[in-house]
Amino acid sequence: MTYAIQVHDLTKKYGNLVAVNNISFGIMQGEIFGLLGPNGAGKTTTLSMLSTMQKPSSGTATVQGKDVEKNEDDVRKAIGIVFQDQSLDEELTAGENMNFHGRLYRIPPDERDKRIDDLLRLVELYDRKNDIVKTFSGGMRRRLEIARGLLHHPSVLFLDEPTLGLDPQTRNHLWQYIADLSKEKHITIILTTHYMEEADRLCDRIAIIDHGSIIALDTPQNLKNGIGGDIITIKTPDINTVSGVLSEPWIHRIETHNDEIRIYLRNAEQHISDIITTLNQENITVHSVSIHKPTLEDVFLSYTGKTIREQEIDGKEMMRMHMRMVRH
Ligand SMILES: Nc1ncnc2c1ncn2[C@@H]1O[C@H](COP(=O)(O)OP(=O)(O)OP(=O)(O)O)[C@@H](O)[C@H]1O
Repeated sequence: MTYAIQVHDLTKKYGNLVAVNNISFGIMQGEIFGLLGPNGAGKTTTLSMLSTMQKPSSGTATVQGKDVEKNEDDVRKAIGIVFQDQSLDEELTAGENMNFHGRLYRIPPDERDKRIDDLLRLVELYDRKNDIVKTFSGGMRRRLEIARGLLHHPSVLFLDEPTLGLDPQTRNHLWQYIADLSKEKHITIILTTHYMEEADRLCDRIAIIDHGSIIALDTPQNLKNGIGGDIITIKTPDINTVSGVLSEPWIHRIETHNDEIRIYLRNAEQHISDIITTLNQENITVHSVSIHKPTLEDVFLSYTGKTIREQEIDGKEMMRMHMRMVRH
């Protein structure tokens, strides 16, 4: 297996703000690799450095063996980019948007026309080739951007929040395209997302990123296995007493989060009645109990003590405070 991307101690600072903090990882050829984290975690900044759009403050990165600072042109030829900001020309047709991009990359006209038709078929937009983009839905635009990003036959595709703002059905549809693409074209895909389900469904491996640092990196399954089994969540007013009375060896660990107790254990279904019995014997009031298999949200919570949503709200509050300080 060879690496498509290698990153060593990569850091990006904006003034005093460390947006990306000393991250290192490798992505294998053909992998779908996800950077998962809340808004403001540093995902877009990482992609921007890997795609040569921003210079790292320190550290190194290579794409297909080419250094992102020393061999910018080679890196740019090797990659396709679909970033968050929509960059299609609304007044042009789908075909014209593709054609314009093909000319930028100096793809000869015959070859260009063939590739455009093939890619529009791939993303099921061939019958809309001559329609102007203004008439397209959000999902169609995103598919067109992906097709355009593939026109110069990149070996690595960068997708920044590919399904942001799309409805769940369109999002699901797009996941299928991305998965098929990776299989059919054998390209390496690096995507950012803050949708847990997206990362789980699509990615071979995931780096969970928070406050600019990678806090966990593995396959979705290993990440979920690593947190200690199933999760029993109990709502109780006696939150501080519960961990003292539950000491059975099959309990992996107990955490509290907001007004809930979270018990991590294997085979939760077998043990839930024992737990309830113990709590009843100790006169602990139980308002509700639920069991679930671990998700990536649980992985994030277990590493950071917060859900992704809570982390985002905190980030926004910090930004508001920062703006207030700047204004005064
Ligand atoms: N050009 C810039 N100048 C100053 N600060 C920046 C700049 N770009 C990003 N940041 C800050 O760097 C941090 C990381 O931002 P980044 O956009 O990489 O996060 P993200 O995980 O991609 O989140 P989002 O999905 O919201 O873009 C944030 O605190 C952001 O405000």
